[in-house]
Amino acid sequence: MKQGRVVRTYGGYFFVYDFETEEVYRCKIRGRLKQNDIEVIVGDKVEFQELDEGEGIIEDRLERKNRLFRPLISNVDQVVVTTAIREPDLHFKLLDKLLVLAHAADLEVVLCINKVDIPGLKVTKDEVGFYEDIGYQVIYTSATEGEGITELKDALKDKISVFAGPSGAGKSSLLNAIQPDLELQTDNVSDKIKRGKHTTRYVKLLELEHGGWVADTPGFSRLDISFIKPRNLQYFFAEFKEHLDGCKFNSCSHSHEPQCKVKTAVEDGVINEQRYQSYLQLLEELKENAKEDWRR
Ligand SMILES: Nc1nc2c(ncn2[C@@H]2O[C@H](COP(=O)(O)OP(=O)(O)OP(=O)(O)O)[C@@H](O)[C@H]2O)c(=O)[nH]1
Ligand SMILES: [Zn+2]
Repeated sequence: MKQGRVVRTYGGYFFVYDFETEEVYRCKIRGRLKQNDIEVIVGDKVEFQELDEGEGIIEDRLERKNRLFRPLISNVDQVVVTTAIREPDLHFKLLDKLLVLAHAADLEVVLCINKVDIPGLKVTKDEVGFYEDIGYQVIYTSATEGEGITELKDALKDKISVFAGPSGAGKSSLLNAIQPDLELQTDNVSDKIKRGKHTTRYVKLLELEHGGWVADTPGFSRLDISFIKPRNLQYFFAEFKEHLDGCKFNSCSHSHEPQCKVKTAVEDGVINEQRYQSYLQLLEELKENAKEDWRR
């Protein structure tokens, strides 16, 4: 039996990339899978049989590592959280929220700070350097000037990546800088015509010529964190981890409680004040949500 990965779905067909031959087969799916509620989506590894030339049938879905909802895709390795340093101005609260979403989905993160070329503006890497101190890989890029593109390519190599970040940050431009024919490779004309008629747009995995795949649809577009329990938020701020044990109260939320190790670390400058403020703000947001749920 052949093994491959679903790279796009269209009109009831699953397009499966054969790991061995590196060819894409247009596949149907066994009714048995549907009957057993075994969902097959883009990103899934599957077992399939070749029928005719270029056609096949999916017999089984292999084990999944994870599943995102927006876009609907599985087995994603990492999120490239992309934000411009200027135009639009770097919005730290939004950035921290994206990082929380990435961690909640158990994904690795690459932080891409784009538009470092913008003239007349002092680009201070110091402004964002503390993310490197936390342990994030930070790549400084200019999609227009080509800066950092090799480093970004290396970070994408042999992985399945999703880009995420505010509108206008340069996600499409970066993909274009990495590989100019990326969209064209898999877009075909009939797709485009159909797309005009239907509003739903399905995610596709685009193949990188140096190895790896990237989703053509950005992740976390809704920025909805309401599914996170307030008490779990602390675990999605990576640099808090080593300070979570010693608080006076076991249930410490690291906001108003006395003798809190997280707050001490902030006072000592070990945890960045701005990151801590992001935490407090997101915590409030989650608590408000919880209250509203209660009232409903
Ligand atoms: N100066 C400069 N401009 C850039 C750079 N990258 C992108 N831009 C410009 O920023 C604008 C937005 O870029 P896009 O690539 O469309 O941004 P996006 O993140 O895909 O935006 P959405 O599709 O709305 O999510 C475009 O006018 C780009 O030409 C860069 O590195 N430097
Ligand atoms: Zn505490």
